[in-house]
Amino acid sequence: MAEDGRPAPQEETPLAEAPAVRFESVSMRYGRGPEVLRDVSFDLPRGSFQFLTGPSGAGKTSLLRLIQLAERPSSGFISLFGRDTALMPRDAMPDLRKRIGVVFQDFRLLDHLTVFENIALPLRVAGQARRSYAEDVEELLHWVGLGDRIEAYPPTLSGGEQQRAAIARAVVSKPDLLIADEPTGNVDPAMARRLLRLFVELNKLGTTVLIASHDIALVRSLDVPVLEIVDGHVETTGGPR
Ligand SMILES: Nc1ncnc2c1ncn2[C@@H]1O[C@H](COP(=O)(O)OP(=O)(O)OP(=O)(O)O)[C@@H](O)[C@H]1O
Repeated sequence: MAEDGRPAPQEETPLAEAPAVRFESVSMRYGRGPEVLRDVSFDLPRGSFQFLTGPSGAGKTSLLRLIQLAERPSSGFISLFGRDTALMPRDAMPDLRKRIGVVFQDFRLLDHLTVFENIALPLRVAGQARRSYAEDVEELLHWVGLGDRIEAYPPTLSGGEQQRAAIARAVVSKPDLLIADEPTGNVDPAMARRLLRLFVELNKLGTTVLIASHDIALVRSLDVPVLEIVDGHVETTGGPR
């Protein structure tokens, strides 16, 4: 144990081998409210695929917001790719965020851009030329069933279509880490399985994946570890033995 109370092994883990995400005794509350998460510790090893479950209000979105650096823990330590987020300078955060693809529960598509432009945005921001990604973006849009909505604007899409566009945007740049908040909440079971296959394929390419879902059938369809939030604590179950 180091002087600041942090377990010593983290300091000894070389950056390249460090887990994509490490929570150490993390607690979190909103303002002066009750603790939503209490003494939560877990690792997402690089290249792993895990689900995050728990009933409505359990704290799934809150945990994902901590990983996105959108919230700070009230105590404990969070490291991303071996870097302690509390010690990280503010100007290092945008680069770190770029390594994380996020599927938000409320989609967050830009209404004034077409579906194609929304999905291509992370690539455009990364400085890629349109001709280098146009075909890939179209193929991805066909895969998520939006082949006929490429030039549509988000407000004209159904909830399920917006969700699929949000998923395409999160995976298009093959991020190091993908976190998805109820990514199949608005689609039918066949499309949910298809989207899950997309996440599995991305994971095979090396992306670490964490999917929050309370769809038990979906969670059980893969033999991967499940982080379950029970009463503010996180318990890990399942996965290959
Ligand atoms: N911005 C906020 N301010 C205050 N309390 C919040 C805020 N966001 C969430 N909470 C509270 O934190 C708790 C956990 O909410 P959270 O959204 O993380 O749960 P969840 O498991 O994602 O739920 P759901 O499955 O319904 O999306 C809830 O009691 C919720 O009311």
